[in-house]
Amino acid sequence: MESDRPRFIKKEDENNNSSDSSGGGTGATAAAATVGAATLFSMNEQEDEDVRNASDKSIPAQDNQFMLLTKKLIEVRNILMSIDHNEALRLPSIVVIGSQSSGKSSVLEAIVGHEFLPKGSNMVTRRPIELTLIHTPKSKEEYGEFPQLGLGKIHDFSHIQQTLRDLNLAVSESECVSNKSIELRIYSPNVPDLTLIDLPGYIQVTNKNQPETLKDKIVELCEQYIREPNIILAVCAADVDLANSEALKASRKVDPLGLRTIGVITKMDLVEPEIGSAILRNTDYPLHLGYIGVVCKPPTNRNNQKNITSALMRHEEQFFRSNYVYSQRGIQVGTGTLRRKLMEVLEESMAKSLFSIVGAVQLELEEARYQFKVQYNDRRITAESYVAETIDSIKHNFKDFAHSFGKPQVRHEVRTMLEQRVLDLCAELYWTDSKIVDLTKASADDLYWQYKLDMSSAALTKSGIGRTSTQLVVDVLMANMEKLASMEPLNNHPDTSSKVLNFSNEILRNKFHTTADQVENCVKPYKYEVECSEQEWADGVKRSIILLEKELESCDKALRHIRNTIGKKKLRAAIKYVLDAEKEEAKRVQARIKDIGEANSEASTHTIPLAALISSVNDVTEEGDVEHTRLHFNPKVLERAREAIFLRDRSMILKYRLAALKSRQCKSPESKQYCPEAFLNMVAEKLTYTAVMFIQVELLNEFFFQFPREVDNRLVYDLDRKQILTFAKENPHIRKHLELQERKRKLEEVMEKLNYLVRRQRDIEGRKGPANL
Ligand SMILES: Nc1nc2c(ncn2[C@@H]2O[C@H](COP(=O)(O)OP(=O)(O)OP(=O)(O)O)[C@@H](O)[C@H]2O)c(=O)[nH]1
Repeated sequence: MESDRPRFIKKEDENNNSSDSSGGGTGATAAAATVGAATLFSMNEQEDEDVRNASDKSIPAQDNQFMLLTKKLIEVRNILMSIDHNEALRLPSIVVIGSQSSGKSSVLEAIVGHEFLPKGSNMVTRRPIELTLIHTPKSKEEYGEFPQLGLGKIHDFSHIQQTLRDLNLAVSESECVSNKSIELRIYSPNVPDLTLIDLPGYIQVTNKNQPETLKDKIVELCEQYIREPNIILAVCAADVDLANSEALKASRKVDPLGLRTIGVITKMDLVEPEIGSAILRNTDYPLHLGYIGVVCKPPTNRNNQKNITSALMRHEEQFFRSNYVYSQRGIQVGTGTLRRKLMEVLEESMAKSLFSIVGAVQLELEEARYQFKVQYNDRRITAESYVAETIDSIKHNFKDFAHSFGKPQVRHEVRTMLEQRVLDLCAELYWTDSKIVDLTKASADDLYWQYKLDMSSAALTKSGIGRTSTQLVVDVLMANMEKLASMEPLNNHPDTSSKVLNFSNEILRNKFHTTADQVENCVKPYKYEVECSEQEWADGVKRSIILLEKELESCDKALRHIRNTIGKKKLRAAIKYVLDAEKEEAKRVQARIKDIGEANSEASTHTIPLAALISSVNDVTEEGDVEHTRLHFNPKVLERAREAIFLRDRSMILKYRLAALKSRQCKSPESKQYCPEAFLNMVAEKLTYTAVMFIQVELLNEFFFQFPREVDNRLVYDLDRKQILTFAKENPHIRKHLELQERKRKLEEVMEKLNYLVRRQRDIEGRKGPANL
């Protein structure tokens, strides 16, 4: 194997060893990794596959020795990123900074082996991209994931590129940069475990569409990220004077000795070897971690789906091999060297951060445990159990309602509606009839009253009882469902609440027509004849007396209210005024009709149309009214006075009718035409009985049966885990509970991983100790 490796790689190994000593690398273990990693990056298409297979074995074998810390801490970092955390919980990342077009994207893509970053002149990197590379030695799959978006695995890197472009361009051109980062994870057997942050490139001048402040905004954003413990990857193009490098200027401010800055010189192919090698000698602007020269121009004849590393590295290798100066001691070149360097530096940095992160996580965990105890008494819940409880509670509330809304309640609703109809019919056909006082004295075969009774009975039976009574019950049911939907637990779930209302409505709508038709068919005989037993009649009389007494009571109450608001004296005067005005009015109308009649007969050739006649009469009336009103009373008082007159009259007639209903005349059904109120009441009772019977069977029972089944079918049946969680989190109390519980669980998981790493690190140091002695 050793002899098969190209000369260039051998030289790199040497270079690497030398840089290890100067850069403070991890010695023998780093050298072991160097062999694995360097081999990995020196390949043609066939070798690519071979080496990948080899790496499958070699990299896990190194896990116990090298890079395990980075790998495990990257896992920790990913968990911490998924919970709200403070600065103290930050683990080191490699932050890539550099001027626009310095070659940042090309370097990152060379490390990943795929083109996946958005390109273009239109400043396409507007948000930090937090890139986590996860080495997966046991798998051949290469894919990306955007954990914030939940899009799942994306195997097509051009799709990743497009998604990144869309996310970046979502930041408007006027805003230009945003500090809201995009998280991207790439899983591949060909990438090392690294965390990298790509930032917008520094700019020299803003164009006309960009805000004046853009330059400062980018500087500020980069400053946020290049703080400790992060490692700075300062990217500079070889063909631009280092003195002008914005990246080096920025890094020097926060890391003057270059202890955590790696200089990456791109585009080495664009400068003469002497110039290039001079930059890499690290003398003019020295960095403790030194400079690495790379050529990352992506090959033109690549296939998008294939890993570009091998082609890129072959090209790069040829270039550096062709110039002997790049083989000199102390000069670091090549993407492979860069990858190794990043792995080593990150591992070291992770090791340095380990103990501080343990302390920070411990504090955070203690706080989460304390809060969980205090707020929830350590009670654990799951989204699933919450959904189950909620559904039970909806069904339970519904059952309570179903128990409280049975036949008696439906009967009450329908009867109240029909009794109101009876009252309206009596008022319309009897109580406003001036002959009503003669009713008790009329002969039994008086056609006038017989006809009235038939008419009112027909009006009651033919008024679409099926539809109205069914609709009435549907309305009452829906009103109750709305109440149910607005109370606990549905008040926390607006979508589910409207779903419940929708399917309740749907069940009732589906049953509406059959119920209404059944009721209508069954009340049909009453449209022609209503038979009545002595008992039914007696009940009808009793109920009508109660009904009229209630009506009388509400009339008296309304009258009392008017009297109290206006004052007894004033009301009496206003009533007198209204009655006098009405009398006057009647007289004036009579006189005017007479005048017009006379004028009409005189001018027989000229006919006045009836409409004109009425309008001229009205004109007189209105003028007169207005005049009087203005003189004496406020129109509102007059209005109340008219109401009081109506109530007084109605009250009188009700008393009169009550006396009739209580008299001997109304004792038997034979004298029904003398007691229309009792007769209509008896008919209403028969209609109620029939309607309720069918409404209960066809509508109510069906609704009570179907509703709980629909709750299962429509609310729970095909909920996936994500929907269950979303549902549970709609309830703010449950969301808080679940979030704290999740936070505690994740911190415990992190703590467990960290404890293992601490033990391991102590072991390593313990083993090193005696040897060092
Ligand atoms: N010749 C040569 N060209 C390179 C090299 N690396 C990058 N380029 C080219 O330089 C240009 C800019 O490279 P990018 O990688 O997009 O630079 P960037 O810093 O990410 O640019 P912005 O995202 O716009 O800030 C592209 O046309 C690359 O093809 C290299 O090593 N040699």
